Amino acid sequence: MSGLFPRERREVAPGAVHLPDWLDLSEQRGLLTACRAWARPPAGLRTVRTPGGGEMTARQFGLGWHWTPRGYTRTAVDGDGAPVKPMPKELADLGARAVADAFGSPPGAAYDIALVNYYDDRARMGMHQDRDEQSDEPVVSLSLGDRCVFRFGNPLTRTKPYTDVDLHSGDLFVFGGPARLAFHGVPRVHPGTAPAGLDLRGRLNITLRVSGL
Ligand SMILES: O=C(O)CCC(=O)C(=O)O
Ligand SMILES: [Fe+2]
Repeated sequence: MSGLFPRERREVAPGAVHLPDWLDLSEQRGLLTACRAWARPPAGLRTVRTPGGGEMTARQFGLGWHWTPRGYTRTAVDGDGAPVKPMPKELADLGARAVADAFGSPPGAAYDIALVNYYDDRARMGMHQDRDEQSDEPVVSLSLGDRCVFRFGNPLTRTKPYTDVDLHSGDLFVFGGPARLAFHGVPRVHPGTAPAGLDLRGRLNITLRVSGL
């Protein structure tokens, strides 16, 4: 599983930092168990329909706020209509700790959104910007389970230049400052590559954000 060399912290673009193995296995297991509970109804994991009539292949749920392609709401307007579950304090704290570790100083506001994406073997996420928040605090991204290719681009176009980063279970990726509105996506998940000690088929991604709402 481990390569010959440790994977090292890397600034992928100004304001975008990859911190490999940020969560140890027991933290990953704790988060996975919590995600399984949060993903249950009401306002649980659902398939997101896009305005063009398609469906996103990664399935999703929110905590704190519910996201749809039309913006944030407090209820699962495109799901069962139930109120979204509150933002757990442990995730708000994790967001603040991630920013402090990535940039050396804590964020200026509290993390109040968690969007959790579940990718099966065929799921992908196209290049997009995270721009429905009214705050420029960094986006914090945590990965659990299967490895993936995370494509991190630039704020101007959804095409090159971009950098493909291998995200493993436990990795942290934070993007803020000049990278806050960079296009990014997940072109590929590598099935069956989750750590043996984590009981997960597929990949979970947790992004923590400040709504400014
Ligand atoms: O799954 C990922 O690593 C990225 C998720 C993402 O970009 C998003 O939820 O906006
Ligand atoms: Fe995103």
